[in-house]
Amino acid sequence: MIEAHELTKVFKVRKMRPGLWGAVRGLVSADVEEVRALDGVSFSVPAGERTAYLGVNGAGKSTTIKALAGVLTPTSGHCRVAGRDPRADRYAHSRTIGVVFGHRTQLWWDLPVEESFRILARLHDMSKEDAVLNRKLFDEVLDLGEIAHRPVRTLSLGQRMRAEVAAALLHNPRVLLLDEPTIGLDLLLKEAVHELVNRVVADRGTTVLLTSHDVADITAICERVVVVDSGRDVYTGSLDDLLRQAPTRTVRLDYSGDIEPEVLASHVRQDIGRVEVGVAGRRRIKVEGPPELATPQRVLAAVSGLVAVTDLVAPEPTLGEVLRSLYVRTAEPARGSTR
Ligand SMILES: Nc1ncnc2c1ncn2[C@@H]1O[C@H](COP(=O)(O)OP(=O)(O)OP(=O)(O)O)[C@@H](O)[C@H]1O
Repeated sequence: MIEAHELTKVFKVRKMRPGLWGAVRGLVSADVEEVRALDGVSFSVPAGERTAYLGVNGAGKSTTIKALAGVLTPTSGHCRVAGRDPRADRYAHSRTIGVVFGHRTQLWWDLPVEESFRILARLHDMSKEDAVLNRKLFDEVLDLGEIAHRPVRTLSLGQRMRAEVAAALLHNPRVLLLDEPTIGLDLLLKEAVHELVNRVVADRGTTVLLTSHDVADITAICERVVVVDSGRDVYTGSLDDLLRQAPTRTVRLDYSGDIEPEVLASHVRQDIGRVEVGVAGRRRIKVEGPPELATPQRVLAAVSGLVAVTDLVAPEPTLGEVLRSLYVRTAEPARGSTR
């Protein structure tokens, strides 16, 4: 449903020098630098799937979403949404997609929210019944009633984002492009957006591509993940597989007995090898290392006969931890090696 093939985007930015003289020189000299926002990114999202498009700040996420939305022309490569080049037939494309750009509004700044919805429904040739049905659903989940009559410019960020999400979903788009859709929302409203998107997606089989720095958005909505770094795709797979890729695991062990935790830690370190073992309490040690070594079984075997184990915990790595390590790895000099 969504395809990006070797997309590149190079922005040309005029270099500005400081001060008035610098500004004048900037006007006449052609001192231009190139910013490679996308550097051959490729990925696809099958119909009905919900994919998170992730990466550090400046990785190229918004640029990709803009290319898919048809508001930006790639320098090379191509993308297709529902089999269509986003730039080829803008009108048909706009009816296929719903877009939320968290950092900018898609609504009419001076018009009441209600009026924006009415215009959008007309632009998309919606039947009156469908428009009313959707408005009822959005009112119910996002509580739009209190803001419906207010001009967009008077809304708080959170209120505006509620209206933006509703506007993007109003015409039952087949593809939903969400760029930071919960920015500025409190916890309850974030959950409301998750609920709305999930309800709509389940009912209509909508394909979703989401960028967010909020782990809760990703885990609540998405099943697959594409990670980009410096404009290139460095990981594509299911969310579950990504979680299994955690480079380290932790096992925490509580025990009773006379042995001091420093002594036990040193013994476990020697026994297992290639793991970090630290003291985490009066009678508690923490073992951290590669998933095949830092296992409850290995730790139990290492302390067997020395102490009585009173508790043992091996927490699953969180998505935040896995992403952090992936971002750190891709930021290292051998960039793109996980591609
Ligand atoms: N219009 C533009 N002109 C020049 N450079 C741009 C433009 N838009 C984006 N860039 C640059 O392209 C790169 C990718 O930007 P993009 O906004 O796609 O990143 P992002 O992954 O969405 O980041 P963030 O998480 O901070 O929103 C950045 O280096 C950015 O400065």
